[in-house]
Amino acid sequence: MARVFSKKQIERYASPQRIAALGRQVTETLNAHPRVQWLESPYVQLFVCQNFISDEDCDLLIDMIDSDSQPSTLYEGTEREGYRTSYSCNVDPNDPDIRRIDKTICDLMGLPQSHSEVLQGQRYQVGQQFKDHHDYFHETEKYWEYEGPNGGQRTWTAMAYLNEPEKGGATAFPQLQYQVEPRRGMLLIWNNMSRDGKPNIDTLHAGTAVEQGAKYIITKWFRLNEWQKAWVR
Ligand SMILES: O=C(O)CCC(=O)C(=O)O
Ligand SMILES: [Fe+2]
Repeated sequence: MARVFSKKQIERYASPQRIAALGRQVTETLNAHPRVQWLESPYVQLFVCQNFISDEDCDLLIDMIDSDSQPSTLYEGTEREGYRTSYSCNVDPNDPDIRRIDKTICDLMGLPQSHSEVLQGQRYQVGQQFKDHHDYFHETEKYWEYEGPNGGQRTWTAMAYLNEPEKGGATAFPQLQYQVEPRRGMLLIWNNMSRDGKPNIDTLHAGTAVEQGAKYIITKWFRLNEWQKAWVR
């Protein structure tokens, strides 16, 4: 059973008012961007930007992922056999290329790098997948004890496809009956929160199993508050 936070702490770590305001701010920024398309869904705020990562950067990131990946993990207390079978790596946040690529994502969304987690790389080989999950934190789980004070709720997700698997590997949103096919260089962005600033259960999604070839992505999660762990300025 997770520790119970005081009202004041809850207000700081997952304030619906601040999350809702952040949602409006990012939506406005993305809507104003000529290259960002809004994927119209009444249930989830979902956006794409084609050719966001250059071919050169896709190759560079794929090499980094190949050289540094470990089996992906899930939060303590939420592990389930076969649930997330990809390989992940936390790319080096001090690498100048990573800093540059990371910053372009933050700039596109109009969010400060300090309020985001370090980019994560992932590789899925044939049969590997990341089953249905939410990116936001479930505040009843044990991990919320340290994730709450360490940046607060995960608000927005930005994910880029670095290649195209020959078969399979789409990102599926079962509640929307919608899936996104990987396209090299494409950035997919969504708000994990509802317009009222509370977790949006309709953001349930999965990295479906790769059937042929491999799939490489980078994922970046934004937080309500400053993420205290990492950014070396
Ligand atoms: O692989 C995908 O398409 C989804 C990945 C994902 O959901 C995540 O990294 O949180
Ligand atoms: Fe996810």
